[in-house]
Amino acid sequence: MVVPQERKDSEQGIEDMINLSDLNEQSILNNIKARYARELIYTYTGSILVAVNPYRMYNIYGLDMVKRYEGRTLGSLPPHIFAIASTSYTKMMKATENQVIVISGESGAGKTESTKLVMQYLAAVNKSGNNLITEQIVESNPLLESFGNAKTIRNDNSSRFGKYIEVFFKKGSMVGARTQEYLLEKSRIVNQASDERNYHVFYEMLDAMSDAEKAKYGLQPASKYFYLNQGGNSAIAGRDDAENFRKMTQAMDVLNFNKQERETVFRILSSVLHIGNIYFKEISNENNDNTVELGSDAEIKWISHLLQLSEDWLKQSLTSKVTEARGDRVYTAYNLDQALDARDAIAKALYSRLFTWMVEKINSTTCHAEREKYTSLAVLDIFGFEDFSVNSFEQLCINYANETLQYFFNQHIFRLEQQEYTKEKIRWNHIDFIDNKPTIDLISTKPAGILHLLDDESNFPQASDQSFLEKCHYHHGSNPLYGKPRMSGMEFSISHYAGHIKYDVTHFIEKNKDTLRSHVIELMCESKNQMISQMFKDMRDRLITKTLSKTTGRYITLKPKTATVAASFGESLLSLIDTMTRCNPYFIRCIKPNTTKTAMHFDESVILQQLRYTGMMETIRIRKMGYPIRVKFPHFIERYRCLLLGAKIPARELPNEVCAKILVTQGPTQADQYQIGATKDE
Ligand SMILES: Nc1ncnc2c1ncn2[C@@H]1O[C@H](COP(=O)(O)OP(=O)(O)OP(=O)(O)O)[C@@H](O)[C@H]1O
Repeated sequence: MVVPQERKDSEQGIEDMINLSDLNEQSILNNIKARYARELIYTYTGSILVAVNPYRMYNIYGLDMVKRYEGRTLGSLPPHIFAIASTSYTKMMKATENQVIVISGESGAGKTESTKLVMQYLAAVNKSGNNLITEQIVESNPLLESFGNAKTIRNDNSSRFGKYIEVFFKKGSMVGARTQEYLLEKSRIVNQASDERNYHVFYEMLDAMSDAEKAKYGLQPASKYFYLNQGGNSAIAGRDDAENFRKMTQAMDVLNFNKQERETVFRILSSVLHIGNIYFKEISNENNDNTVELGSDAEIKWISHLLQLSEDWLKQSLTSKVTEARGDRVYTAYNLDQALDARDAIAKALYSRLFTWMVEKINSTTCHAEREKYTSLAVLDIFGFEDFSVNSFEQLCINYANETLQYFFNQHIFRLEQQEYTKEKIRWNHIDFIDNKPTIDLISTKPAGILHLLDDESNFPQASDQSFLEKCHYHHGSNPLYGKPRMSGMEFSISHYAGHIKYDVTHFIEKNKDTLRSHVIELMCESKNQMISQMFKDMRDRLITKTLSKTTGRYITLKPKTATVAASFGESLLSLIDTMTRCNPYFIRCIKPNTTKTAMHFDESVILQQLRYTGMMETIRIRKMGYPIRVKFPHFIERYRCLLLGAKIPARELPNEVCAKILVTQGPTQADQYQIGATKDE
């Protein structure tokens, strides 16, 4: 039975499952709030799990709970993250269909913890028990956390990258896993805001290493490093850096890092710190231009020793730009700002290459090509929608990803609706949902999309943020989803599904390029350390196109098109969506209850905004466009038989016929307001 425009009376109820017929913002909020007050942090809305961060550990994730939820379908037990994990695991086993659990929410909402809980569940129910591969998959987490997480004002253990972890199963046993990383925050390596930290691994290393080890790498306490001391006091209450270092190195052992690889990892980390302490003195040359010279040689010596690089070449890369003109090398001295940028660029490149290498290394241990043919259960842990006081290039990429995931989510919900209508034999041709495809196209890397314009512009030598902005205004000025600033500010705005966001385009071009000058790449490729030189050779190979010259028969190098952040992010996003489209999805929406990390404190306004950002209100909208209220025949008869005004119901009459009789009493004008389905008779 499907009837629109009706309301149930239980709006103040605190059922496990928010009945979709009651859907409006306030009723969802009331229900979540009432449940949270009873320490029930999980709630379903339809098949979506809403998880409100308790900021306090409850004893609800033990082996007893794993057993309780194992093999049980969604809704048969109280809402729990294990119920989602169990349902998708069971479905994968039964239908041999790949699954994906999409976990989203803003920083501090609980995505990382939820991901760990799903992995913990899978490791526990996995048929092969505690084998090596399970251990390796589980151990990859502390390693990635040390290198990819940091303290921010929002979260003491904030993941500064997105990840997609696919776990492969053969007849219910874990046989492998592969992690894909997205958009590691590189600016953090060289700059941290007040009360924030650089990546955990630096502090862990300095806290745990013995004096002798530190001496080997030329290391001092964290407070001595510019890349570590900008945020102030580096300790985090309740976090034991030295202990985490031990966990991390233990993970390295389990994941087969050999001695030399470990050594190189610490050499790179130490070098990054030395790079940050390089300083310059401003000098005037004969033309009265301000140039620089290195303030001290000590850091240079350490870096070239640790990275096994030419000292002279390193000095040159830090103080001057090298260009090739008709076969000659031309050196142009940097001014102070340029030199500092060059220094920071080297540090960012070293760390981010190391991070990528680390993920590849983990994958090479946990994933072998032949395993990928088995069914998989994946978890996507991705940054939620962001709207800060100043939104920059990073927010545009993140919000673009969220917009794309929202589209995926809508499609799925829409498909589920469609299945339900088909099952119930309901005509549904009037259901048409407004999708967010136009917003995706506006931002996208497709021709004339904002990221495409940015890419094009980034390849112009004279490109500026201003010229990029003008192109955006020119192409999209009349698009209702796009906004120009009233004054001639350096910004544009976009109407997202979650709200209207302004983006400040300052530094867009530079952030998008994010490449090293080619002679710095060459410098790193020349390192005597094989692992380091290989990291940068891979980078160089991706940047440079070589072609065979017809006249000389020799390979010539074409001027590379800048490999931009937008282009590679756009590509990986498309491939992610492509993979996910072939999976059956489940959604977990993590909600942060307040902005002060206070345990069990429910701030309504903070939560309401997240309900919008997580796209849940969209689900409601889609539902409301069709027949949102579904009542089972017996319930309907019981409640509305009074409309038959005492008329007898013959015993042989089927429940759907009785319902039809009741509905007819409302007259022909109501006839297009309801339909009678096929199966809602139990
Ligand atoms: N289910 C939970 N039970 C208890 N505490 C939790 C739970 N989920 C999250 N927390 C607490 O909240 C903190 C932040 O959670 P988490 O790191 O998972 O957020 P996040 O959404 O991954 O944030 P970011 O995007 O910054 O990485 C955790 O360190 C933990 O203290």
